[in-house]
Amino acid sequence: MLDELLAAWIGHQRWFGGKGRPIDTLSIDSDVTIEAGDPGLRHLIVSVWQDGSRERYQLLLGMRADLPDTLQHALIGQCGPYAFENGPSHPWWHVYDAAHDPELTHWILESMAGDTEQGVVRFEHLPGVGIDSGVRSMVLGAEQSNTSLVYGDAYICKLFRRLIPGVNPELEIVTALAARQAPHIAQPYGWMEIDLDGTATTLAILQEFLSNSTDGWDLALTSVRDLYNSLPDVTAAEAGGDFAAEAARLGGATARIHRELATAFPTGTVEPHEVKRMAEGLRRKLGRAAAEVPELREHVGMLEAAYHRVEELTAEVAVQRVHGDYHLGQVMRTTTDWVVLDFEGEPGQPLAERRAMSSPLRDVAGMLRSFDYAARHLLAGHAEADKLEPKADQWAERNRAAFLEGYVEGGGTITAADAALLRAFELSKAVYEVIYESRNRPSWISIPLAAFR
Ligand SMILES: Nc1ncnc2c1ncn2[C@@H]1O[C@H](COP(=O)(O)OP(=O)(O)O)[C@@H](O)[C@H]1O
Ligand SMILES: O=P(O)(O)O[C@H]1O[C@H](CO)[C@@H](O[C@H]2O[C@H](CO)[C@@H](O)[C@H](O)[C@H]2O)[C@H](O)[C@H]1O
Repeated sequence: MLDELLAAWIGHQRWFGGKGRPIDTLSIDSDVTIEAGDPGLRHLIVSVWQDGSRERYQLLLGMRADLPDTLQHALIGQCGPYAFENGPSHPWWHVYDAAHDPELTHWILESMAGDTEQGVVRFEHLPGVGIDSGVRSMVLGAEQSNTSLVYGDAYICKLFRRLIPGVNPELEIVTALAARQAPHIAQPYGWMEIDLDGTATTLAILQEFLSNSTDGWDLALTSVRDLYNSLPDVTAAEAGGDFAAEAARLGGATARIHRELATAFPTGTVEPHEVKRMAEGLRRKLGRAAAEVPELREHVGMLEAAYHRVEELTAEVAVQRVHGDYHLGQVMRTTTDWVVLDFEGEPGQPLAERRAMSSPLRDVAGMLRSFDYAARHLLAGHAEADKLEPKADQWAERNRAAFLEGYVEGGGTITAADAALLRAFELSKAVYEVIYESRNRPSWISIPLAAFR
């Protein structure tokens, strides 16, 4: 049975949110044939039930009577008999993850180019944009919470795997910023959507692929490695691969993005008496996190104290749409400048929270944490970790300061009164990261935990 095959496979996928917990049942909510052939392409929405709660996922299934060696790694299993309506029928089919089959993924481009409706799935493109469906795709290696298909060096199509009813904030934000011709974004071209619970829900976004570019995480690590490999008395400023000028430029780009978001979407202020509620929100998250991850418990007192300082603030806090999950892996250095990706907010948070106005300092805090991550992640398991730790601290300090300077020079606002808020946001981000790492990369958990020291 297809549902049983999928239930056995889905739990092992990188993008599956419920890893480590048994799946009670998997049911197929919709099953649309996009291409009736051999190979054939089906689009499925499935509901996965775990501990009484339900999550929905999007799957693209390829169907072939014979599976070539090049697609064996994508095999889900064999099922049959199955007959496509007006298409081939075989007693046995190989069912596999069609994201890996360029003979099938071109249907996504073709359907977007034609603004086609396939059953309940709608494909759209932005007015005035031409889509060339002749380019072959491959799955991007860095598959994380979603699956990205790169078509030649022209497009990247991000398939959202876990679905939350509503327009994805990434699509909402990049289309609004592109309409303003804002810099520092990847141009959007098209999208896929479906109605879930009566709400139009984004399934995928097609964007410009930034070829000849590197993400900020890789660039930062090159710089950190360079410093680690330098002579003991060489400082972060003196090392050949110094990153500070790039960190400052990134700060400037961040300020510009915040300005564009404040112009394209509503803005507001949180009055001092309401700031208490912000602190309560941080506390609630801490409570949930400490219940899940025991290593956090010894830091709760210090964290509570930092959140309490936010409650004592007497100035109002400016709020607007923000990125929401800002880190070095979300920014790409092209040949000309930094481009910001993935305005989706923190995966796992409710959509309303991800779309809510917040202080732009949350993004600043996210990137500051990322400099800490880059400085420390090579230390885990390193034979000379103790000797290198001062260098890691120095690298983080230098690049955090450069980023903040660039942000302020670029027009971003950080006042002395913001210090308590920025610190609370940074600590709260580290709490989120402790959970993220304990669920996804347990060997990395020491990185965010180090922030509390
Ligand atoms: N428009 C793009 N051009 C080039 N590479 C991209 C683009 N969008 C994403 N990437 C690459 O994909 C990686 C993951 O993208 P991201 O949008 O952050 O997905 P996820 O939400 O799954 O982490 C990025 O770090 C980057 O390397
Ligand atoms: O990129 P995503 O939207 O999937 O974000 C999630 O995964 C990120 C890891 O890939 C995680 O980021 C954390 O690790 C990064 C290094 O890999 C580091 O640069 C970030 O500062 C750190 O938060 C992110 O938190 C999570 O939401």
